[in-house]
This record gives sequence, C-alpha cells and structure tokens, in this order.
Amino acid sequence: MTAPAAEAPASAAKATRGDRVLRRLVRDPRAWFTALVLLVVVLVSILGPLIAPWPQGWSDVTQSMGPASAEHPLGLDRGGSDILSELIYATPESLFGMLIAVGVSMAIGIPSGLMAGYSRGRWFDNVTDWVANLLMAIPAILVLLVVRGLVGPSLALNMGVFGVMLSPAIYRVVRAATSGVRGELYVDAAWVNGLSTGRIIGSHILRVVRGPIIIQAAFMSALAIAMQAGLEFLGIGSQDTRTWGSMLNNGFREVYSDPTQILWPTLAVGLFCAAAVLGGNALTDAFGRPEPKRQRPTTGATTGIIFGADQPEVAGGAADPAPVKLAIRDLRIGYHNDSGMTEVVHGVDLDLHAGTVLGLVGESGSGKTQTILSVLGLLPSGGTVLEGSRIELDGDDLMGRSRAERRELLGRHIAYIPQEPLVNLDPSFKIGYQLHTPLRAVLGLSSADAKTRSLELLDRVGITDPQRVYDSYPHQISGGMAQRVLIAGAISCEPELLVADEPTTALDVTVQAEVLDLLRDLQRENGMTMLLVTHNFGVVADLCDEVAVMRKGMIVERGDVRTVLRSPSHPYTRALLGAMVENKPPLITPRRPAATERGIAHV
Ligand SMILES: Nc1ncnc2c1ncn2[C@@H]1O[C@H](COP(=O)(O)OP(=O)(O)OP(=O)(O)O)[C@@H](O)[C@H]1O
Repeated sequence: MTAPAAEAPASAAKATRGDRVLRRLVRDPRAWFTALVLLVVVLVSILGPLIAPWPQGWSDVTQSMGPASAEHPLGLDRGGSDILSELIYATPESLFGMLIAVGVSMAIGIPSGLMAGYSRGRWFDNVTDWVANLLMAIPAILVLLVVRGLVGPSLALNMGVFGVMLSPAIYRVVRAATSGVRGELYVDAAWVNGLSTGRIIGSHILRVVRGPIIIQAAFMSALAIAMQAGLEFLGIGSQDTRTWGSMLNNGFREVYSDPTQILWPTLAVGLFCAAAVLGGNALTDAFGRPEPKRQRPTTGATTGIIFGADQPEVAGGAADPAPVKLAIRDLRIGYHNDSGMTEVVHGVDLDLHAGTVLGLVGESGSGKTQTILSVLGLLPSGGTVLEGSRIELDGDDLMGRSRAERRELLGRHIAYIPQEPLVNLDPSFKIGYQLHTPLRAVLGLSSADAKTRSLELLDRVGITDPQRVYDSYPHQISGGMAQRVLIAGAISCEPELLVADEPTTALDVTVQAEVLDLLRDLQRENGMTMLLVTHNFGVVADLCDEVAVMRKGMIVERGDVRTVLRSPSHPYTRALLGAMVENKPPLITPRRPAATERGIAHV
C-alpha cells in the first residue's frame, strides 16, 4: 500500500520545541542581560583568586576606611580589607548558599509534585498537599531563627532549611503541570502500550514539566540570594563566611560615615536578583503559555434524534461458532457527583467472538466510549464500573484483577487505536522513540531489534519512507500518517484484541478509506478480534461481522451485520439507517463536525 500524496509531511523543516524556545531566547534582550550577569558571576566565582587585586584574608588596619584609589578601586572597609577583593571572594559563597536552597527545594518539590500530580486525588496527593499547605503557612524566618538557636550559625544549614520551606512552591508548579499532562491522550496511549508508570513519568511527563521547573528555578534563585543576604544582614547567618549578605551587614554599620560600603554588596545582590527575575520572565515567554488541555472526546450533548423507542429493548443476536474472546455482562458504569452516583451505562451485554469485528454504533453520549474505556481499564477519574458488572477476556473476569494485573494485559493482549492521532503522540519525542519504547518494555527486545521491528511496522502500515518517519517528530507528519503510526504501535506487540475508537473520524475522506483498508488487512492477517466504535454504518458494512446499536447507555439491537442492515428490528436502528438511505441530516452527530463536511456518510 502506498501512502497518498495527502500524507506528505506537514513541514519537514519545522523546528522542534527546544529550537523554538532557544530562538525566542536569543531574540530577547532580557535573556541576554541574564546570561551576561550569570557569566560574570560564574567567572568571578571560578577565577576569583586570579582576578582579585588582593589575596583572600588580606587586610591593613592602618588603612581602615581608606578611600577609593588605584590600588583599592572600591576603597577599604573598617577592618582595612579591600572591598573589591572581598566582593569577589564573597561571590562563590553566595552562589553556594543559593544553590543549596534551590537544590533542596527541587530535590523535594520535583519528585513529590510528579507523584502527587500523577496520582491525583489519591492518598499520596492528599498527604503531600496537606504538608505543602502546612509549610507555606509557617513563616520561614521563624523556622530559621529556631534552627539558628538550636544548631548555631551555618550558611549551608540555613539555606538547606530555607530550601525545605521553598519546596512547596516547586511542588505546586510540578503537581499542576503533571496533573495537566496526566490527562493527555498520549499518556493514556503510553499506558495502553504497556509502559510502566516510572517510564511514563520519566519520559513523557518530565519532558513537559521541565519548562515550568526551569522557570520556577530562576525565580527561586533570586529569592534564595535575597533571603540569604537578608539573613546575613540581620546577623542570623554565619559570621565566619564572607557573603554579599555579610558585607551588607558590615556596610550598614558604616552607612553614615561611608554609604558606598553598603552600595557594592547591594548592587551585587540587586543585579543578581534582577537578572534571575528577568531571566525567569524571558523563559516564561519563550516556553509560551501552556496550550489549553484537550478534553477527552466524550460529551453528554445529545444530538438531533428524531425518532426512537421510549423503552429500548434488545433485539436478538446472531450465533457464531467461534469462541467468545471478550464477553461483557451487565456492564454498568457510574460517575460520582454531588448528588451521589449517575449511571451512564445501564447493563450492557456484548459477546465478541475470536477473530471477528464487532461494530459499536450509537448517537453521541450513548455510552460507546465509556464501554470501551472500561474494557481497557481507563475510565476517567470519577468513573466506576459498578458492582455486578463482568468483563471477561477468554473467560477470565478482568474485574477481579488488580490494577497492575490489568496493566499487564495492555499492549500485549489488548491494544487501542484512538480517534485523534496527533494528540495521542507525545510532541516531545520522535516517532521512532515512541514506537520502539513499548517494544523494548513489553517484548523485551534489544534497542537494535526494536528499531528494526519499528521500521518493519511502519513499512507494513503503508508508510513509504519508514526511516524518515521514524526520525520525525509528530508535528512533522500528517494526520493520516500519525494514524498509521498509532496503528503500527497498536499491532506492534501482536495483541489478540484491538479496540479502536472511531479511528478514521479525524482523517480526510481519501485517507479514511486507506486506513480502513489497512485495518481490515491487518485484522485478517493477524486474526485479531476487534471492537470498533464508529458513527458510520458504511464502516460497519465494510469492516464488521457483527454490530451492536447503543442508545442512552443500553444496547438496543445487536446481530450480524447483514441481518441488522437488511432488516433492522429496532425502530431506532431503522431510523438511523433510514436517515442514511434517504440522505437526511445525520441522526448521529459525529464528535468532529468537520467530518460531515468532508463528505463522510454519517448516519
Ligand atoms: N468524565 C465524565 N463524567 C461524567 N459523565 C461522563 C463523563 N464522560 C462521559 N460521561 C457521560 O457518559 C455518557 C456516555 O458518554 P460516552 O463518551 O461513552 O458517549 P459516546 O457514545 O462515546 O459519545 P461520543 O460519540 O460523542 O463520544 C454521556 O452521557 C456522558 O455525559
């Protein structure tokens, strides 16, 4: 199968997100200012002994409070030390203190924020949130005073404790970013492909939250330097260490006799803080505002139903000699809300015979997606499969299995093809990485074998230049190609059951036909059992052996495709088919209105 012209890459020349961020930073004068100040501070810290006019510890009391001169460009302090040299020697100590505070806050805030955001609403999230609130409610200065009283003066200890007090700030940022990414479809897709939680957090999620983390680190470094200077200025810090803060303290004593002595450390602290804040702002703009979270494509909106039975009843099903691969019995799904529990799927029964394709059709909001998500074990938070429901794979009740056991089935035994291809691929990673990671994790292939297999799969799903697509980012390929990539990913571990949720709705009409051809070929080739959600009776006729019609959370008719399409027994099915044959406005509104405009025969 050849890839159609419509699938030419959107723009192979498009830059990655990292390139875009870098380009924006290069054009931003604030970033230049920050880079310059940081460069100077780092160079001064490293080269201090070489560039300082006088050795560390040098002083000459006879020149106490001496004025600026060629030998002492910034003058001398009360102890007769050269102020410029002192400022230079104080720089690495000040940086060291700042790094301790930022490092400690990151070490606590990042892992706890990641875990809390990922396990949204669970006990870990609740406990860490409570601790973060508590830390934020306690004034840091009080804690620092108590620590000073108990342990004595220590720059490292002070800044370490301040890092703990700062950690809720980074925790909150990471938690919010993680919980936003957690709901993305590509994270579900990675889960369905069998990746462990650690791998998902370490790759897909950390990659997205690193932007907010870098920005937050920039602001926190300013805060840490200012706090350190404040502590030393108040005399709470260590007197043995020379920092910009301790110079502030000394300079303040001479504020009336020689105000310039407080000016230099103030300038150093002020410049560093300004650079850090401006750098943080430049980074915020360069990373851009986060895109609004894409919602799961589910909706309770009802559509233009013009006909239907008040009391749905299930019409007879067709017999099939093949063994039952997936059996759903009395499936009821509910959502918790303020008034208790709302049931959205009411006792669905389905049998899916091995090696056959079952089409699930129905109006928007009829419960199709909830049904397949419950098979995958991926109901959104708040959704529950209610007591008494059974979902059996090869006779084994999945509802009796633990979450970890159900995860084991994903990828190898049950695979999923989502509706919107592009949002199900992580924009931060190349296609090759996204294909070969599950192959390594689930099948245990070596890196080289996983790459070979990925290229074979891309070739098998009709991609003409597998190597180029393997090396591309998702934004560099078209929607049709992305759907082929997802199909390649879904079949990569040779699952027995393939669940596809309107796999062609988001595609152009020419590409739809090709993807349907591909699915049919793969299903026959691998003898896969397939559960296909669709709005399109044309797709049902083309691909499915059996069809089940859903309405208002119930199956109103099911049977073999020929029988149901030729002589539908339920008035609702007749209305759906009638609308299609008479070319009436669609009774079932597709989730993406654009699809009807593309000329798809939606009923
Ligand atoms: N997160 C949720 N919270 C509460 N109710 C929900 C949630 N998701 C779906 N529902 C409800 O469950 C019902 C079935 O939704 P479902 O997404 O399964 O419909 P669908 O048949 O797949 O429709 P569509 O084709 O538009 O996706 C709807 O009434 C919907 O409002």
